[in-house]
Amino acid sequence: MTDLSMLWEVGLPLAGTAGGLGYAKVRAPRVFWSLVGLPVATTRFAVTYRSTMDVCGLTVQPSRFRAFLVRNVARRADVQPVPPKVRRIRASMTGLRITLRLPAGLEPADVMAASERLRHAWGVHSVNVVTVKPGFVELRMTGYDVLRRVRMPRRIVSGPMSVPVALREDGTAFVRDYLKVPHALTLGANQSGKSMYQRNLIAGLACLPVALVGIDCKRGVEQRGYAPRLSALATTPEEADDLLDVLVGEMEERFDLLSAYGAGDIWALPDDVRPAPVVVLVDEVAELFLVATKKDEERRDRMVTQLIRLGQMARAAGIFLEVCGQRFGSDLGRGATALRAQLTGRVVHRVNDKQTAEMGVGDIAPDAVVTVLTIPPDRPGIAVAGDTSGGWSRIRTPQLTAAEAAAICAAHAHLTPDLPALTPYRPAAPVHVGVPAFAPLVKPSPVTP
Ligand SMILES: Nc1ncnc2c1ncn2[C@@H]1O[C@H](COP(=O)(O)OP(=O)(O)OP(=O)(O)O)[C@@H](O)[C@H]1O
Repeated sequence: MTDLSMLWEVGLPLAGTAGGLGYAKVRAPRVFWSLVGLPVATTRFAVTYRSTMDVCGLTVQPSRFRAFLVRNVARRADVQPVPPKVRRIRASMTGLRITLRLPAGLEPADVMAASERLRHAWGVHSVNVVTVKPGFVELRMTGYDVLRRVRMPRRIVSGPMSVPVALREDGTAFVRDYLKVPHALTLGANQSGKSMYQRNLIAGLACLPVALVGIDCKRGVEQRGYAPRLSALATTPEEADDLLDVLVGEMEERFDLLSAYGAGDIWALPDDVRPAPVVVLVDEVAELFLVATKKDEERRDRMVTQLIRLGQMARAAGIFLEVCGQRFGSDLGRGATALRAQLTGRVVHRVNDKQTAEMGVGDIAPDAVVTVLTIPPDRPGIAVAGDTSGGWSRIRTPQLTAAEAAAICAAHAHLTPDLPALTPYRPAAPVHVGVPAFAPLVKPSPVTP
């Protein structure tokens, strides 16, 4: 009887705690990680560090001086191989970050190659290896799948032209920094999460003092909601053609200004004369390439030439391209690959075929092609982001509805810079704002060129 009541008194709370932890592991992985995962992983790391590095081939023979000290000062006969020195351990709500000083003979690529083995050895969800400075690498471990339910980190490095758009799988923010990577291409099949990515980007850009120019030849269905914050919007190939001419004209005027001040780019100009940076958002780029008649073909060639010119030169003038589409290859037409080469930032969501994955990341990070092809269809929003540095990572955007993005744009309408060249292309506000969803939609008034 006593045994039974003991079992009841001890067993019940234990079962409750185990059940609670099991629930937390699935429903609140951050809490589970902080309470259980972190102490376990830290202890495992501390206890097994040397042996793990040894079996993973991440140790080197000690220097002769060190071997001499071990034998003659420490009086030990066996001279052990040396692992990288642990310089810093930082815990976070998503994982652990460990800075290692590499001994002579090891390079970051050795640690990167062993990341999968380290992940299994320490029982964490992922291990990403990042070079922080010559001779130092950071092991970024995550305790759970942070891309399952995206929560952006609280502290994010900011800059005059940087927008945190998504979460990387190592728990850090993926920041779109236009000063580092001026032009970018976003690719993805239907329902892969391109619009969600664009929404997060526009919502971030809306809060910066930049001019936003939309080119959405699907009659503006994606971008008209952002009208209050757009300096210009083109919703047909004809309007896009005019608008691109205006943007190239604006770029040339800015070059005259730079030349007058002897400045290399607009950031080197005095504050009072610096023109506002412009981000050109092209939605569904294939629409610009479609041709039905000879006249369309001429217009297409002109538009592509203007886009290539912007891609080649507009960075210094503070004009940046953000192009989005389902595919972007030579099959679109003349100039497509030349334009793609200018768009060095790449974000590739799930695609339908290997060829599209290669179009997206094959030229900048060939080893990322396989990762693009393994993005599961039931995980929209997951993408591979890379740039010409060869570095890439899996990312996922936080969820943001079109209404929320539109509300952010409306709230920041006062930040829309006054660019006289673009004034004739300012879009009319969408008619459905503030109107119940069941109200019949009135055709919006056309953009006055
Ligand atoms: N990061 C994300 N997290 C969760 N759900 C997402 C994410 N991104 C997209 N989705 C969901 O996936 C679906 C498709 O997303 P989205 O409209 O952005 O795709 P798309 O590539 O623009 O599609 P289409 O080309 O057909 O317009 C939507 O229901 C959206 O809510």
